[in-house]
Amino acid sequence: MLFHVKMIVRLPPDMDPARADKLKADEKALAQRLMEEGKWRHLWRIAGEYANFSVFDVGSVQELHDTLTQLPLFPYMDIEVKAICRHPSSIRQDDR
Ligand SMILES: O=C(O)CC1=CCC(=O)O1
Repeated sequence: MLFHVKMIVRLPPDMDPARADKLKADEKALAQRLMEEGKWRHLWRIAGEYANFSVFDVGSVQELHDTLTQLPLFPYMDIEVKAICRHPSSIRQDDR
């Protein structure tokens, strides 16, 4: 199942910089592991914002929920989810 996910990161301005750096490093490590596993298919920075558009490919809504809530930055993100599916006009063979 494919999901389009928008994540807006809202770290508190007074957060200890070392704590923020650790959260970002842990987020990156988990994101890259999920990408290697094929579960986090796309990760795009939204230009001019501390936010991203992502596409997740997971087995269920529950798996998506569990994945998102385990992200280190989850407590500091606003997240919007939309279910998506293949467009009949797409020429991308890996769209499913
Ligand atoms: O910077 C972001 O948009 C949040 C994030 C998601 C994966 C990652 O490494 O950072």
